[in-house]
Amino acid sequence: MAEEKKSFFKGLWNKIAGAEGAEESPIPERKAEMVEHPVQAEEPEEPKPGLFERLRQGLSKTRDSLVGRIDRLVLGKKEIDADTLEELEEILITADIGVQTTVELIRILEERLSRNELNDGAALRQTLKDEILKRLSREVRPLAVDSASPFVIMVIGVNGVGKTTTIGKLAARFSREGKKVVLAAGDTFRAAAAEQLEIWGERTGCDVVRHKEGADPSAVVFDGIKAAVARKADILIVDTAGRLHTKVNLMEELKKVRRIMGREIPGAPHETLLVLDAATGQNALSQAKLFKEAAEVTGIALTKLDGTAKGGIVAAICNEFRIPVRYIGVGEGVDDLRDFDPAEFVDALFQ
Ligand SMILES: Nc1nc2c(ncn2[C@@H]2O[C@H](COP(=O)(O)OP(=O)(O)OP(=O)(O)O)[C@@H](O)[C@H]2O)c(=O)[nH]1
Repeated sequence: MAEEKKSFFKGLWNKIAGAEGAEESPIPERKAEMVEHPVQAEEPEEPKPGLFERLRQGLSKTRDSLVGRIDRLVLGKKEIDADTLEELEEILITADIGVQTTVELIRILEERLSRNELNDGAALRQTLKDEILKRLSREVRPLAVDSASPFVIMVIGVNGVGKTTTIGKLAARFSREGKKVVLAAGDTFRAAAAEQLEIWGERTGCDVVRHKEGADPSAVVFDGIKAAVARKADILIVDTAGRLHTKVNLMEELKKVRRIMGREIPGAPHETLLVLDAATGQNALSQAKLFKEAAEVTGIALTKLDGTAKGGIVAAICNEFRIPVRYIGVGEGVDDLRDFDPAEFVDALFQ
């Protein structure tokens, strides 16, 4: 079993880290580029649906796959029996609530049933809602970005999960709050990554520190820190690679980047934010396990909750990892990165 687990993680690791055996590229000459972007005036906004309604719309697929099916199973039922719970178990598993969390929930419902406390479908629905909320609320802590200056956020995660977009959305939000933000393009492996960050810098009026493609990420981070300190920035957000072609282990690189940050600013990074794509379901859990072991993850941003039926994964992440979900992504728009509010989330699912 232990061997099986090891080889599973090794396989997953290889997938995440990219092909093994490629040559490590020499560290190119250090050449920092600091691109300054003036803060731009905000364009007048069109009337939009309320925030709660947008969250509801974003979660519509998960609501259908989870609560819609639960409702079809239990509502109107005058009596709950073991068969109902068995069917419910299947719904929870297929909605990506996770095996461990599903087992816990079903056990609680069985106990209530044996004590005659689950008289009908409505009672079961309410119990389930309360118990899911309890699990989502285990580790709720918004980011306290005012606790350091500059507050350093290191953003990690595999390619394509929405790291750069999340950084852009965070930069937009912090800038709107009147904070000075510097972005550091630490993903020097993927050519387009720095360009993408650059576009977000332009959009949000944040300065971007970048080097040439293939540069040493630690050098970018070093220059990012220097720039953030020199410009008295409130927040430095550092993008990192999600994949490498070198023999250098990705996790080792993340550790190295961390060390540089801690050496230059004691206590940094103040947040190591792991970005996970909700649409990958159980795979997001495997990534969380891996990164948690290697990178001292202190918070999670769960993206792409819109457009997926696998949103139940939030419950698995909150319940099985003691890492706070700080943000959820429910769309591509700049306002679609939300603070994770368990009560609002559960209401948006169950209403
Ligand atoms: N629908 C939706 N799309 C999102 C969300 N977050 C990110 N995306 C999209 O996901 C795609 C990938 O996002 P990126 O930010 O480029 O992902 P990344 O992790 O930085 O990827 P690399 O730069 O390749 O490492 C983009 O098309 C984003 O617009 C979200 O919450 N909802």
